[in-house]
Amino acid sequence: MEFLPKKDFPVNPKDYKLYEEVGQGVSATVYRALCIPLNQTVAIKVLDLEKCRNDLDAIRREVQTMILLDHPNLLKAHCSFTAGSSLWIVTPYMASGSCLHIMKSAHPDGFEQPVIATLLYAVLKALAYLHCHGHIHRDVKAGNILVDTKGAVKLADFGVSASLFDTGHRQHTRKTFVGTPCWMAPEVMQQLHGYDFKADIWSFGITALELAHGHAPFSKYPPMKVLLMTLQNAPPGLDYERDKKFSKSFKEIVAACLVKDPKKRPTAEKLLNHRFFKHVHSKDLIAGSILNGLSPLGDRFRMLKEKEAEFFAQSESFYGDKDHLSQQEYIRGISAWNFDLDDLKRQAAIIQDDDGITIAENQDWSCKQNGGFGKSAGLTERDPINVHVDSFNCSRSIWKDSGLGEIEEIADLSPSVQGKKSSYFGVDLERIVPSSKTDHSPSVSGDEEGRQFSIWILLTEGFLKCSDHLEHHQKRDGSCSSYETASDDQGLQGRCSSTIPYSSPKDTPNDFTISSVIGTSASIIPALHYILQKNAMQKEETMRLIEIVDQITGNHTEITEAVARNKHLQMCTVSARERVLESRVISIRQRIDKLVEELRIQKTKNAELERRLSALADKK
Ligand SMILES: Nc1ncnc2c1ncn2[C@@H]1O[C@H](COP(=O)(O)OP(=O)(O)OP(=O)(O)O)[C@@H](O)[C@H]1O
Repeated sequence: MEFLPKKDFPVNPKDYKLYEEVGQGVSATVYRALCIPLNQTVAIKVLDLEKCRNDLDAIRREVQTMILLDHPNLLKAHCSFTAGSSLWIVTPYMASGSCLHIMKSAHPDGFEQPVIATLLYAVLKALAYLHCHGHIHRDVKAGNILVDTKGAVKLADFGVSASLFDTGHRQHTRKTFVGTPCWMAPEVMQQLHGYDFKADIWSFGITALELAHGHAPFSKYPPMKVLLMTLQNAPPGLDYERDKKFSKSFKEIVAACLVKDPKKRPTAEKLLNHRFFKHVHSKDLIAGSILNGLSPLGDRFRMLKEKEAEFFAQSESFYGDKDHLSQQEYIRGISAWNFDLDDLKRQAAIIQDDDGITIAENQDWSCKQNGGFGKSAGLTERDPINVHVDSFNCSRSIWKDSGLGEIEEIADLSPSVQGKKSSYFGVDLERIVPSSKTDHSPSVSGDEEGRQFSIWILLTEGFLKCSDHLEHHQKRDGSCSSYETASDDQGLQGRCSSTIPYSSPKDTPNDFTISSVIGTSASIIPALHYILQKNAMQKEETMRLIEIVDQITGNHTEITEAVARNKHLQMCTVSARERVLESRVISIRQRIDKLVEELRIQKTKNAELERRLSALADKK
């Protein structure tokens, strides 16, 4: 895993001398170091590959990206190489550390606006560059904005942690997803349709608030609460009263970024032209203000670590053993906090809805604002998304039948592919028009472990609920075919058929495949006949079984009464049929009798005629 450096940075650990620790992530520790042959101070991020053992290729790709991307506001990697079971990534040393560390050490209530504007402008330029090269940072936050002693600003950690831990130990189950909750965009939490670079714009807005207040909104709440608040509440923002010291343009830009609908957030490129950045200062402002009087990074880091250790020791009894590690990571602002949905469900069960969300940041002020981005920024778009804790019960998709032919997807928490449309087992659900006029039960539901679902498919003249027993073509690989939907955008003309992975037999009452054709009603008549037939047979069988059980147990239950009633009905039906047949038999008999009589008369006539003929012959 070695990448040749542009300059002559050696790729041998022996050529570096590690000094003190200056930062820590979940799987990485960052050291100040000396590159001996070049006599240059560098930072070395040491990643424990055993902790992120799953996808070395992804790490390799990300490091390569880190080396190839080249922008003054992005922390570039000089080179990388393995040392034992660790990966070393050599980067420029940013001696003042991260904005988070600077705030924690000397600016607990955040920075002044000119400093914030200067920092944010640098971050935005880095984001515009990343986005234009097809990258999403996914972890924009003050902890990843690094500053050197001259006030130069660089965005760090782009992509590496996200991809490392997407496949690494922190995402070890399907019910886990990663990210830093306070900075995470709602669409990343929901994972309905995947997410794109606009997720970075949300995180950028949260980072702006973090730099303004010294902490991210909701940071004092546990992760579960942060998720719920982000999804349910109006987006956070700067408050008119509390944030008087900040300009209108600052409030505007934050509001523009923190719009729940990602499509309505401006691009990084567009944000660069916002009037908030009209008076951006040079890096000297940073050097001459926030960096003044700061002790060396290593010392600050050590002190912060000690403080944190003290705090965690005190809080251990409060959080308990199991939650302790996650809570530590969370409080330290480390990325990729592990969201275990089972834990979340448990937490959700005890969280009251009204437990004191008093944050002024939640207030919707945007409608009072004008100028800046105007309509295109969607400043009045503040409707909270009503996603409930129940959504977590289902790790993929939960659907609700809103009646009248509409199904709304509520939440999908599965790890999803970026940019993908909502789909279920490879079937594009958006192409199905599900509905039921008589049944308002959930029409489509899913569960990773045991998927039971039924799909209502719109047919030409009504709705057919396709359930089990329709053409079952289970394949050897456990998938079933075929599900046909009208498709005009899948690169195929006309119909397109997709394969649905077979559901877990332990949860499905019957083997089943959904096979339906959206087309003429004639094409479903055989299927309807089949269902009818099968239904009648099952009914008979069930009644027979109930009778047997009834005989064995001697019980006379309501069911058996119903069976008896049913039997009586059946007998009535039978005798009615018999009567019809009987009458037919009688009428046939009568007709036979009549014919027999006619035959007898004819025979008599015939005999008479024969007798006369023979008499005549005798006379001759
Ligand atoms: N080049 C550098 N110069 C100085 N300090 C650095 C440098 N790189 C990282 N750090 C410090 O180390 C900390 C952790 O580094 P980094 O964010 O790269 O690790 P990580 O494991 O990805 O962490 P996280 O989980 O928070 O994203 C940073 O917050 C920063 O304070």
